[in-house]
Amino acid sequence: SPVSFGQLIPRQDVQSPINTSLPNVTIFATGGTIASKGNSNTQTVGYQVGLGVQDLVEAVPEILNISNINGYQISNVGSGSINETISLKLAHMINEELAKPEISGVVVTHGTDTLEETAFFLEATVNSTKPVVCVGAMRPATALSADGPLNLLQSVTLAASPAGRNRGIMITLNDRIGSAFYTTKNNANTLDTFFSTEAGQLGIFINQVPYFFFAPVEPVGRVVFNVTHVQDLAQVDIIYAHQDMNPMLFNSSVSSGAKGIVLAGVGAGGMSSKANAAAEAVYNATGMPIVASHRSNDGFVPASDEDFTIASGFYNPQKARILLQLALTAGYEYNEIKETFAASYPMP
Ligand SMILES: NC(=O)C[C@H](N)C(=O)O
Repeated sequence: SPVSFGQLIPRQDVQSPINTSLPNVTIFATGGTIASKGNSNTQTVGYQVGLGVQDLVEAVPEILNISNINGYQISNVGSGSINETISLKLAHMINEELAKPEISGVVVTHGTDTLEETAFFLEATVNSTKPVVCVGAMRPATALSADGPLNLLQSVTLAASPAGRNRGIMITLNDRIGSAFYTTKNNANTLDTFFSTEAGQLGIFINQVPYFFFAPVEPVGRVVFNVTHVQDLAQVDIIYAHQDMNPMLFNSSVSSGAKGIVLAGVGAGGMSSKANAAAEAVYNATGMPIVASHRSNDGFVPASDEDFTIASGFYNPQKARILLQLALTAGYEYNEIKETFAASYPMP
């Protein structure tokens, strides 16, 4: 049964007697489909979150042949309900955990809907060369051919593996190893929903062994913020562009406390001329950063000298929002924010 949130589940409780010849991996569980139960083995929508970290580990006893496991239950929610309190707690606890010499790596179990946001948040706040692997599932634990158990086994394998070092935060699902910087959920329902943008996958699991296509690499422009003493983040809203969009959304966002705005723009960061005029008026009145990203699944928004917006470059709206929150919280000035975004696409 789930323990209270943030509580350590000691090794003996997850039936993992310490085997000193094995590496040590810590699992931080947050909820999601990987921790969900349906009413029957054919139910793959409308199921409920309800399994704790202990249940997840007990479902895959083979994990304990690979690694000693400690577990922390951080939350137990669908990932649409993950918030900055949870992601800051994860960042704080993961930094502390990875600083312990005996820990090889960590796994975060998470719903897939917003997994890329938490993974990117960790990419920008965890300072360690050790592997951090974020994993989810598309079918609940009770379903026929549930994908969670093998995904979990692979994620622990990777977190325990020296091959997983110096690769930033990784996302594993459906045999693939992706970089948190570039991986995005692409389909609301299918097992192969996570794939990386043009930047490509990092590697693949073959017979549960992680194989990397590249030597350790860092995404260009990666910034790591120190959030040790941060308890809350600056409010940044995302405004979704579409035909006939409401230009007043920019003003509403400001009056509800936003310190920055990300536009999920049409094409490469666009919006209607009326919305553009309203956004520019907000920028002129407040000086707040408005970052133009794209509503298309993949793409790039180039910088323009004439524009009042900051180009998101390769960051999609949800990742641009996290980067902007962190930059604002760290007290970055407008130009530093602009440079932080531009650092991901250095001009030749
Ligand atoms: N596949 C999933 O994990 C979806 C689930 N709704 C979530 O918590 O994000």
